[in-house]
Amino acid sequence: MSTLTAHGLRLSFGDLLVLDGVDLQVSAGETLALLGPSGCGKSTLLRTLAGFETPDTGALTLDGEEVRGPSPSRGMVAQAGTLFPWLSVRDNIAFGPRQAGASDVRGTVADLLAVTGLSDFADALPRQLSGGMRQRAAIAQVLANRPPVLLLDEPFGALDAQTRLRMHEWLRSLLTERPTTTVLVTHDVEEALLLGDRLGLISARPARIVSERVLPFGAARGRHTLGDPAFARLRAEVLDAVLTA
Ligand SMILES: Nc1ncnc2c1ncn2[C@@H]1O[C@H](COP(=O)(O)OP(=O)(O)OP(=O)(O)O)[C@@H](O)[C@H]1O
Repeated sequence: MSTLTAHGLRLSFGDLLVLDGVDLQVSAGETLALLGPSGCGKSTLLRTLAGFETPDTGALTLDGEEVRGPSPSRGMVAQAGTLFPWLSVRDNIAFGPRQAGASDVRGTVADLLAVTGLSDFADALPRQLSGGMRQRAAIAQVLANRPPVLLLDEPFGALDAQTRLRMHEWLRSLLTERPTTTVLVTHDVEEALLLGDRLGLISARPARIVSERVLPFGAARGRHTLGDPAFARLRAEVLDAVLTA
């Protein structure tokens, strides 16, 4: 587990300013949910945290050490998942550790198949899985590298509402079992409130973090939290803030 800090990240694509001085800090084991309107620069911010984009100015540190460029220390799950279509679930999960030179990956793979509920589908190809299973496999593939930081870019955006809620509960219990410093970007208010320990609101492009708050719903949050009047109040308040951002 590590602390990830970004200071003054600014990034343009040509004349288009996308990140306008983003500051954030995610403590060890904490999940920071970043919520922002479509097109505000969420994916660009996450890709910058992953090292796939180089900011024009600003710095990124992991436990106080400056980091540049992509590295297994910051595992990213993209919107559409990142599974190799020609590899089985087992080989997709084993891919990273094998690349890193691990000789025996069976224990790691068996463990991740179990925690993601995919043991019976170890030999299936990604196209033989449901959407939710594919995203669980994509998360397992990244976790196999034991990244101190997990970066999630709307990982459940393509799923139907019920599956998404199941996946939220699954991810919460996974992160409780294996605390990992996590940044999740989403435009889904419910997802941000259920998954985040802390919530950051991103402005319309160019992206800045305009407010932050600690979320009060406790470690055991899940579908029962949706009926909590405090949840409904905060959802309405946050939705209003996003719509007027
Ligand atoms: N590689 C690129 N080259 C040029 N422009 C880009 C590039 N990547 C993103 N952009 C632009 O940057 C802006 C922010 O895009 P980004 O994908 O980060 O937004 P987003 O908040 O993740 O959007 P959504 O919620 O719709 O996925 C958009 O205007 C997009 O066109």
